[in-house]
Amino acid sequence: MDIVYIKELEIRTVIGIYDWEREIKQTVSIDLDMATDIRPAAATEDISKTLDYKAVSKRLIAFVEEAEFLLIETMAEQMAAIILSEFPVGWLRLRLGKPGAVTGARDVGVIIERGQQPERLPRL
Ligand SMILES: Nc1nc2c(c(=O)[nH]1)N=C([C@H](O)[C@@H](O)CO)CN2
Repeated sequence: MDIVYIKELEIRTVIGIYDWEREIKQTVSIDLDMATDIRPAAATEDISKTLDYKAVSKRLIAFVEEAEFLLIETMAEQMAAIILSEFPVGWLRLRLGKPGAVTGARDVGVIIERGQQPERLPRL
């Protein structure tokens, strides 16, 4: 299985359950591991034959900047659904953090895995 990844993508958005959180924008931080086959692109150096991490990042930025979720769970689930339905990704692991949300903790958040992980074939 090959992975295309995005690390510590930071986006400002309205997120949170408390009244004061509905009035401001906070930063969420995203790590994403996406299973895809990189071999066709490696053989041809053709960006159209792989998963374009810039295109994924731009799509997530556009979605999250406009969103106003209460829970990070909902945001994570919807981001995963977008990636799996709009990009050539069969499986993903998504970490969605809300740094600074808890005093004393550098970061808090959720990690989800969605989709079908490709089978690892035994080496002969
Ligand atoms: N599992 C979660 N716990 C909490 C969330 C959340 O989205 N998922 N949100 C909050 C508050 O919005 C908090 O971030 C404010 O500091 C609390 N717990």
